[in-house]
Order: sequence, then structure tokens, then C-alpha cells
Amino acid sequence: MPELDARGVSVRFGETVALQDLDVRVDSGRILALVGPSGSGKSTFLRAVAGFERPSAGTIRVGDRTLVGDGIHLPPEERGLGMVFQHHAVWPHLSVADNVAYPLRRAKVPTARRRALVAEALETVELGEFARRRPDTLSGGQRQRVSLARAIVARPGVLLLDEALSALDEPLRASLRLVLRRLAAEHDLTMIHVTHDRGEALALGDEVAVLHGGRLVQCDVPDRLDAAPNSAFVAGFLHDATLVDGTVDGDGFRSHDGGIVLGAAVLTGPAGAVTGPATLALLPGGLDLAAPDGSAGRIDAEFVTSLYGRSGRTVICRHGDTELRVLAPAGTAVPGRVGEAVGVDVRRGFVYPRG
Ligand SMILES: Nc1ncnc2c1ncn2[C@@H]1O[C@H](COP(=O)(O)OP(=O)(O)OP(=O)(O)O)[C@@H](O)[C@H]1O
Repeated sequence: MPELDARGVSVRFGETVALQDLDVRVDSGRILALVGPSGSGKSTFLRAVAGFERPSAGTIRVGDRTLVGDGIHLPPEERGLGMVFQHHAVWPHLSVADNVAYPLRRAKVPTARRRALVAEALETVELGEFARRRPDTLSGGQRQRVSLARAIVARPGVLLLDEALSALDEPLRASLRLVLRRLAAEHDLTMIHVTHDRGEALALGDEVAVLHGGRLVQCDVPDRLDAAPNSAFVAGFLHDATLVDGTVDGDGFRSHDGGIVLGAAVLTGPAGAVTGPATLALLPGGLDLAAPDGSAGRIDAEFVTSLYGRSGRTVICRHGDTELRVLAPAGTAVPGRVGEAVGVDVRRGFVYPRG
């Protein structure tokens, strides 16, 4: 199956620049998750790939086919892409099999071949035994699988998913994530998955592209996004980092109010040393709870509340006006009283130059 390559894609709506100079490449059989705040341009990019928006600049290619660019703008039906949206658009008056067969009927695929392809697509999404059922007798998750089967039945090279799991409850979402991961790998299907859910993007994407204000701000494998967010925005958006403005010099970081002072040894910056005005990003996993004893580098804080999570409890503390989130591994003692004094040690903080 082919790879998707988008270069310098810009989309404007009147004065609004919805996408600016986007470069994205998804290798064959891989999943790219696109994530970003509301209005960052995720759907616009997907719609540009699908053929519903016309870019003002850039090229989009799938394998050696040009969909957009060099004076070409193929209409959606000629792009050979599959699409699944948030709200499954299955026809209630058709059986599951007939819903899935619809694109093949339109393409006038002969009956025997059509039946074989429908059966295969339904098996792939684990709905083999539901072929004769009506969609209104299925659960929401099963209906979304019907949409997925219909999107892949004509064997598209690329599958576009726009918040395709967002209307489903856990654990249905979790099981469909696995279906998608398997589908990409086993059928060598290239996918772009748009979501506002950060956890889902990191779980599903072989690579994750973070958009902000119509620009691609970081695209990397999930591990690297965890280990090295390349901007204060990515650290804050993807990891709930606390952002603190201050100054970096040879000794380390000092916040503007002087309340957070960290030695250079715990600071990590993007390529090259950071000096001068900077934003410190404190990720929950880089902080430890400690005794409130005023040790050097320890941040004095007050306990606010905590949230249970599988990888530990997220403890929310306050230092002045600054809210800190600390990931306390399972088994760690966590304060229980609101206002209780706690210390927070920084194992690692990211610093980014501030323009
Ligand atoms: N048809 C349109 N006409 C005018 N502006 C539009 C249109 N579609 C999108 N926009 C604008 O383009 C920008 C990007 O929108 P887009 O829907 O791509 O964002 P998104 O990241 O998908 O957001 P959400 O997560 O809320 O769906 C926004 O500023 C939006 O208001």
C-alpha cells in the first residue's frame, strides 16, 4: 500500500489561515495521529486530503499519484481513500452486509466478488456473524465497525479517521483502537487519525503530529514526544506540564518571583544551551513529592487534591499562584488534607527560550 506525502499544504478561509505550510509524511502501513487544540486545523487537513477543501498551496501525493498540486485537484471520489467520521453514517433500512457493500455496488463490482470482499471486511472488523442484521439492532461500537468495514471494503490505500472513536465509550474505544492497529499492520493500510484526545493519539499513532494555530509544531514517535517535547506548548498540551516564566543562566533557572530556583543539572533544553528569558516546563513524571523542609531546589507547596491513575496518582499542589501536577507512583504516600504543606523535588525540568 502507498505512503502519503503532503508538502507545504496551506488552506485559507477568507482571512483565516486554517493551515500553514504543513509537511506530513505517513509511511505505508503506519498510523499518523493528528492532535491539537480546537481550531488548530486537524479537520481542515483531513478534509484537504479527502478532497473537500482546496489548499491554496502545497502538494498531496499518495504513492506516485498526485491528489493535489501541479495544477491537479482530484475530486474526492477519484482519490481512492476510505473515511470514517465520528458519527457513523450507516443506513438503517439496509442490512449490515448491504451497508458495507454500498461502495462496491456504486463501483459496479460483480456480485460474487462483492460478496467475497464484504465477507472479508466484516471478518476484519469482527462482525462476520452480523452480516444479515439491521444496524438499529447493533450497539454504537458495532455500528462504528460497520462504518469501518464500509470504509475499507474497496481496499483503499489510505484510511482517514475523523474523531472516529470519539462518540464511543470505553472500553469500546479501547477495543476499536486495537482493531485499527491490527488493520494497519496486517493489511498494510496507511491511516491518518484525527483526535482531540491526547491519550488516544499517543496510544494509536506510530507517529503523532501536534498542530497549533494551523502549524505543525512537532511530529514524532510517542516515546520521543514524552521524552523531549520540543516547545513549552507541546509540554503543556500533551503532558499537562506546569509552565513557569523566568530566567536561565549558568547556575540554573530562577522564576520571576524567585520562588522556584533549580540547578542546571536538572534542566534539559532543546538543541543548544538556553540562557536568558525562558519558560520552564515541569512534567508530572519529572517531579517527586518530598518533605516540606525548605531544602535547596525543593519547591514549597500546598496539597490541593489528587486523581487516581493506573500509572500512579496525579497529585495537584499549589505554589503561590502556580499549580503543580506530580505523578506519584503507586504505593507512594500521598497527603490527604487540603492545605497540607508538601515539598516538590524536580528530577527533570525542560527549559525553552522565550522570544
Ligand atoms: N468552512 C470554514 N469557513 C471558515 N473558517 C473555517 C471553516 N472551517 C474551519 N475554519 C476555521 O479554520 C480553523 C481550523 O479549523 P479546524 O476545524 O480544522 O480545526 P480542528 O483542529 O479540527 O478543531 P476541532 O477540534 O474543534 O474540530 C479554525 O479557526 C476554524 O474556525
